Amino acid sequence: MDALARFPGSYWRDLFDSRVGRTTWPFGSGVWSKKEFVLPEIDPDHIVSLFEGNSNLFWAERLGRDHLAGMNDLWVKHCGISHTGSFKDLGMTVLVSQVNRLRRAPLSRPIAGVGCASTGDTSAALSAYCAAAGIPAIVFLPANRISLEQLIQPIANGATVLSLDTDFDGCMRLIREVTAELPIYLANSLNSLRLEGQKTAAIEILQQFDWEVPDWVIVPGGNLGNIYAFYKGFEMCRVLGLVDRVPRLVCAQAANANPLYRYYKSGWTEFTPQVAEPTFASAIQIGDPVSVDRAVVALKATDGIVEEATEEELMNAMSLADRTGMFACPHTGVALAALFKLRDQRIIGPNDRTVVVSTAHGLKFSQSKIDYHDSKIEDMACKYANPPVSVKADFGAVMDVLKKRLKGKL
Ligand SMILES: Cc1ncc(COP(=O)(O)O)c(C=O)c1O
Ligand SMILES: N[C@@H](CCOP(=O)(O)O)C(=O)O
Repeated sequence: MDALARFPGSYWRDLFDSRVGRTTWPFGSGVWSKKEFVLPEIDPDHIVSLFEGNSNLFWAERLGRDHLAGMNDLWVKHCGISHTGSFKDLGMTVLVSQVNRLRRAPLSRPIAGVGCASTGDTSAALSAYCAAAGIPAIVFLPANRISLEQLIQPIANGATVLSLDTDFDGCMRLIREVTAELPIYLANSLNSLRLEGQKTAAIEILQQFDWEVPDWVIVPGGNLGNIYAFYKGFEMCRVLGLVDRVPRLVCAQAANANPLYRYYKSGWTEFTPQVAEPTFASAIQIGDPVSVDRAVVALKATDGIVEEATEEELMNAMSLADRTGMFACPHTGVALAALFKLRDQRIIGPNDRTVVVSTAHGLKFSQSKIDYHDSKIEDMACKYANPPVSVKADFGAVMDVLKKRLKGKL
């Protein structure tokens, strides 16, 4: 930070702005365009990048105006529209680049491979970046708890995939034991290299707003590295003079996997790990998050809030967002449901500039949407279900359906 502070904030803003949209290696990546803030000393030849980052900041105009009592400054940061379909690419490019550097001459460290425990997205990102670099990847997955789309990603990328009869927290315990014994480098967000990459999403948001600071940023939380990464990105920009304040952060959890929410509600007096229950937001079914202490730092420093969402709330929020042109994942649904609650309580005002972080691509979680639109979910009204209509291939039958649907509009 001392070395970076030798230059004024305006220098960094201009430098980062000058790199947007370029293909000059490695600055075309949203992460490596901030190389000096991320991993300054790495040689560009050692970087393993798939030109991650630079994700769309989407003005959710209709969702805000029509469904959130006239909110006029609501944005969704689409971190899931990325190479492997989640924000994990942002951190994985940094971690795998550093491993690549360590394995190559002159350092030539005997790292046999890189391993992680995963609820599906970390494993997909790790496998893709390792495959691009020719480094073995080993992933520990909780059997039958991740989506098919997520499962096929490391399989296709040639990783060693262990499907374990336990939950994510069990996989996490095992990978920590294994990496303590074998020369396998741990790729979960315990490793701060991951967070260095993930924090660039926060810097990118500031940049996309021409270095104006939003009032609120809402992030779905599981293992809790990402909420801290956002704080770190914003805080670094404040300390180095790129901006003059940081936004208030909201961490949103599924009610079925809410250890941070409970901790927050206890006034930060008692943290109790839990056995997380199944949730449609399966990538955040985590009961013993490794970065809980970091999350508390982030939330306390930003006057932050923790909210939770039931299964019905998160699925309805996701489906309503889809009705306004998105194709959100259930984790984004958790963040959106938190926004609905904070807006109802008037904690977030109609003119507050608010960013909801969308963490994965909806196509990774299509089964949850199929179940919802089939109204197949027990104890859920699925109020925005929109099932296809089966019609005989006959002009009259088709006309009857359309007239009924468009009644009063024809
Ligand atoms: C899609 C998705 N959203 C949100 C999260 C939560 O991020 P974190 O574990 O950093 O809290 C994860 C992973 O846990 C994820 O895969
Ligand atoms: N959602 C994550 C859980 C592990 O989180 P990490 O950030 O610590 O790797 C996943 O996709 O595996």
